[in-house]
Amino acid sequence: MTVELVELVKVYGTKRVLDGVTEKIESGEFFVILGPSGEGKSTLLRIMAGIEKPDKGKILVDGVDVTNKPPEKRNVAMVFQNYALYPNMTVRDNIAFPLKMKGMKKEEIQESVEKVAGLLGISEILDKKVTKISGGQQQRVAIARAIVRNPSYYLLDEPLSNLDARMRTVARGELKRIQKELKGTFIYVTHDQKEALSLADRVAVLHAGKFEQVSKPKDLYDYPRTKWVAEFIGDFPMNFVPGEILGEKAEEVGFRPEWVNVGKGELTCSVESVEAVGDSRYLICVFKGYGITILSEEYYDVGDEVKFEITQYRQFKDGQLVEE
Ligand SMILES: Nc1ncnc2c1ncn2[C@@H]1O[C@H](COP(=O)(O)OP(=O)(O)OP(=O)(O)O)[C@@H](O)[C@H]1O
Repeated sequence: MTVELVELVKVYGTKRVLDGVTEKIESGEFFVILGPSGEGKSTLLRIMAGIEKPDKGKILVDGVDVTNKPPEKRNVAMVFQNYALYPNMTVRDNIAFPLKMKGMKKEEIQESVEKVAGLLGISEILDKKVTKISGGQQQRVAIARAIVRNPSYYLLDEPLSNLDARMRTVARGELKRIQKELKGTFIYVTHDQKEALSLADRVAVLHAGKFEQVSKPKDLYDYPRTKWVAEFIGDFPMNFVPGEILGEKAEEVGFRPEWVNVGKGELTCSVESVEAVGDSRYLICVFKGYGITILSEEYYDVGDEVKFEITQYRQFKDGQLVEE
């Protein structure tokens, strides 16, 4: 189902947390909302769930206005950071719970539970107590419980943040597979850009109460629409220097650390510090008085002068990408 956000505004005290969020999320899309802590991601998700009301604006699900509907009338699945499973129940009873609440028949419940457990690879542990299974398994049970009702759309708020780094990578892959199998509309909140860029069909960057950019992951990285996004996305921020020092007309020129050839070209910078990653290293340098970071496969040390050339760049004016 499509989920359409129309000019959503939410104010807490004097803080305008959401200031006109508008976007149409397509049916079957994996849509990730990315932003630093405190930008209002969870607030937006709570509004989509119906737990919170917006001060202004609307939410349409398949064209129907659900803004004033409570969560139980929205047929929405929610998975949050802390799974809040019922500790005294088995995995089976946890997953069955929402169906029992709906008054579904026992046999039907059984069938749905088995099916969803198969999808999530937890059939073997259905009769275990949830306190006796691992964190990763608990997270799958929480997802199973959320999806068993066959909801119209799915809201996930950092559901993998309690897992360790390796488990998180595995769980991401599984989540993506499940989403594809269900053909579900997944709306997923995270502050982790790696997670966003690897899961999303489209990423929406929430900043200052608005979606500052909504794009495919690759476009977000290659064509950040504002300087803020360019600096927020990436292991290191995009480098910015005035166009004139490169002989360009542009007000500002932006280039990523890997958009350079190191060891050739006319430009030089001096190395201030070095950060090694795998078999490459980030050289944090000063270039004509500006701090830049460039990625090098060769070894350089602090104080070295490094030759480089820029292989691609973007032009910016007043903090905005200049479309070429
Ligand atoms: N019920 C509330 N009453 C008052 N202020 C609130 C309430 N809920 C959230 N806020 C404030 O709104 C802002 C956005 O909070 P929110 O939890 O939505 O951000 P977030 O982007 O999800 O952050 P995080 O990634 O840390 O969870 C914060 O400044 C927060 O303190």
